[in-house]
Amino acid sequence: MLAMNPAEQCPLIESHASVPGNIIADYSNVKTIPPHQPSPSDVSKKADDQLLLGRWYARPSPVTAASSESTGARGKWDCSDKSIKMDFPTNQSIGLSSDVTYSMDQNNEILPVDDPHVPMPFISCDSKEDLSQDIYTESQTNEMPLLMSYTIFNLAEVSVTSEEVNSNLADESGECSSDDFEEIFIERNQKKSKSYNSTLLASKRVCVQGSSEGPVKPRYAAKTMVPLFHKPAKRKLVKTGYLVSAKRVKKAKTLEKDKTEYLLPEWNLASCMNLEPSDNDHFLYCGECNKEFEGDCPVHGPYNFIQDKEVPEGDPCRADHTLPDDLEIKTSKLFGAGLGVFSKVGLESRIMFGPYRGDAISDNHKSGYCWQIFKEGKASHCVDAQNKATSNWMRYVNCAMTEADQNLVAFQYKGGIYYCTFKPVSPGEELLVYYGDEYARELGIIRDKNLLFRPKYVNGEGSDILQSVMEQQLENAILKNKKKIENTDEKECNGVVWDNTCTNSSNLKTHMRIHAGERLYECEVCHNTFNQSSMLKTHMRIHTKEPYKCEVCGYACSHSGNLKKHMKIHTGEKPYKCEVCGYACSQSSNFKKHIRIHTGEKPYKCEVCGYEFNQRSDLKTHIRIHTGEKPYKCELCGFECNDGRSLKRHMRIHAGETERLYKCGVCGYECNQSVHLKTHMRIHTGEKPYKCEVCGYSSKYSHHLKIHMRIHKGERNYKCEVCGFAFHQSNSLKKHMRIHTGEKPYKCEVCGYEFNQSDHLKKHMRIHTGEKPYKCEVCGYEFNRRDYLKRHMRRIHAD
Ligand SMILES: C[S@@+](CC[C@H](N)C(=O)[O-])C[C@H]1O[C@@H](n2cnc3c(N)ncnc32)[C@H](O)[C@@H]1O
Repeated sequence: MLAMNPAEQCPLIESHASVPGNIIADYSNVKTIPPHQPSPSDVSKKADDQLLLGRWYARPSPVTAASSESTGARGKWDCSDKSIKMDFPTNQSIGLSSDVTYSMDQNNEILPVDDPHVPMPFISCDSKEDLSQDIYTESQTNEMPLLMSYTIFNLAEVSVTSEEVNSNLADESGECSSDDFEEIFIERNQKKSKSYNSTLLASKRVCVQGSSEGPVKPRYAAKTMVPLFHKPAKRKLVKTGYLVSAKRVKKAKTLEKDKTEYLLPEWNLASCMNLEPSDNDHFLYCGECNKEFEGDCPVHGPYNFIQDKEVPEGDPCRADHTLPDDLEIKTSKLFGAGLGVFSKVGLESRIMFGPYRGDAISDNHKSGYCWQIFKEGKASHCVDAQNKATSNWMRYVNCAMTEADQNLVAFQYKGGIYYCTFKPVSPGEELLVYYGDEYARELGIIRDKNLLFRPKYVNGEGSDILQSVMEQQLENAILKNKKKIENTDEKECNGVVWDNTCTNSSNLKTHMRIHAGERLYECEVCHNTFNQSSMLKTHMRIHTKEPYKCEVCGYACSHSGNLKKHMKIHTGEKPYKCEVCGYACSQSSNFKKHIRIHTGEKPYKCEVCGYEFNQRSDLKTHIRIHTGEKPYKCELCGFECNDGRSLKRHMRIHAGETERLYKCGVCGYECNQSVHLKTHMRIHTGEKPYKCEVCGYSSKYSHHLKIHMRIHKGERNYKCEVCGFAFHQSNSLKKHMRIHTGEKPYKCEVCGYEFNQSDHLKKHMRIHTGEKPYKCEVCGYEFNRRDYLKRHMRRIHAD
């Protein structure tokens, strides 16, 4: 699966071949992972490691190779009917004699592997057929704009890119309708092709609309006690004690040459990552409350959504290149897990990533990268991120050893899988999500009694460490066998793997349970088992939900870090200070958002009209302009709007005149917000603070300038479906449509003349009022229309 087939290699990699294998190279802000090009000794070491892995961690689980490459990845196996043997010495780097191998029986006893009476775990080398033919690739994944509705479902044609979190997002209208736009409106046909872009894209989108109703169950990974994908095969117990499948031998041989960037163990080919099926995934799951909400969590507020990096279409290394800046992909700390994702910086709780991208497939092909998607409580399809060209960086996130160890919680939202931090993540920490019991069992994380133990972490990547890890485990296991742990006064277990120093025999006893794979502490709620009571205790927080309570206001949460953060509200502590404007706040996430005001950074872009925002919530509200969604309704007068703030402001109207606190001293205009009065005053002062640096156009309003800038960018995202004419703004399109519909809603009350635009009526009224606001500064002649003045200037005064 992770074999690096030359065709798949990223072009960037070759030009930076000097960058060492696993190190993230910075290619102008794009993190990429150069291919691992193992040296012969490297390969040998890895193979040695792999052999040991096979010996000590192979499990009686359905181990099938995902693809021929993957078999090749482990490709130094020479499987034969007689034995599994390596192409290179196994005893050099590892320090174990290759002919003295050990296994553990179901009671964790160490016995020589070649003892025919020992029930051995097996390594199956069976290659699955070419998976790629089963996988339906949607090449447009990257193009798919937001707001897609999954209608569907010919799974074969659907790429799961439901960015519906985004698409349900929120604000800032960017609309205007003033005279300022006369000129804008006139401009046409320029860069027309560009302006059609988004429209064309939109029509290409696959609609994936979640439509189910009702709350969903908590999104913990599902507990399935029985591995579903055990695949019995014709197996033989070979000389060394391994069970192998004869029919795999051929494929393994043919693929020997394939190089792989990482040697993932055979358990790579596991079940789907699997959540608790949900009836309705329109609710947003809050990992801190362990509850779901329609919209943002009322206690913890919105998620901080980190978008994938944009990647040009057709990038074969799309998955790597979508990695956000603060994360990196490198060798996992988890034993044998290959690559993983690490945070370079401290991450707060409530950071949301997603959706998990990949190809929609109708069935789990056991690629090791599949998430099961549910629809109305039933398994619907899988998102398979095996293909790096169609997936995103989330494919690299490994499985936490226990549910309690995860720092990301996975949940399904509107047809997509999202990962969210639900507790702070330290710089350098690996991001881990729990894949579900079924998968965890296949990975050997949840151990059945007859499985061998496996270490939790390896403090490094080299095989030297691996060697000592292995030796250490071997020693420990022998120790367990030979000595009675109750009586032992052994104090230390080297710490390479377990980092555990035992100071008394009871600690050692507890510690030894880890090696023995005993999991004595069972959670009564979810039946997850742990080998230490402290781990169970930590785990229980997931179920007890909110053990940390604020004594001042009663706020409760499940992580001490969040309570600490919360307490700053009461203490007034605002450690984050902006050096530019003096703004101070108590949370770094808010500070980060604030700083964007000064840096001009606008990471949230509307894929429909290109409008950019510095806050996710603003994009969320904005998107509703395109969808027409107005979820906020005034119960008194029926007024509807697309964001909560507007409704709140609107409600002040009903609260009575007293609410209209701000009054214009010039014209008596009243409003309920000082900022509106300030803006209004520009009508009287003529102040136009927003200036276009390209053409000098200036405006009283910032959003007018924003819309104006579309002229320079050539953005005409609003297209008339009747005549193809495209506009910079939706209002212009709305007005234009009246040409086709014949609608003329503006009527002159003096002469009955009707107009399709209010501006036209306004101009017309000057005929009746005699108003002539446009005066020639040369001869004093007055006009009731600006274009008449312009014409006059051209004809009479032009020199
Ligand atoms: C979604 S991929 C994760 C990325 C993968 N590590 C890689 O290098 O591409 C899932 C695969 O990673 C490996 N993996 C993930 N979590 C693991 C763990 N806790 N222990 C061992 N292997 C793990 C398994 O091979 C699994 O099939």
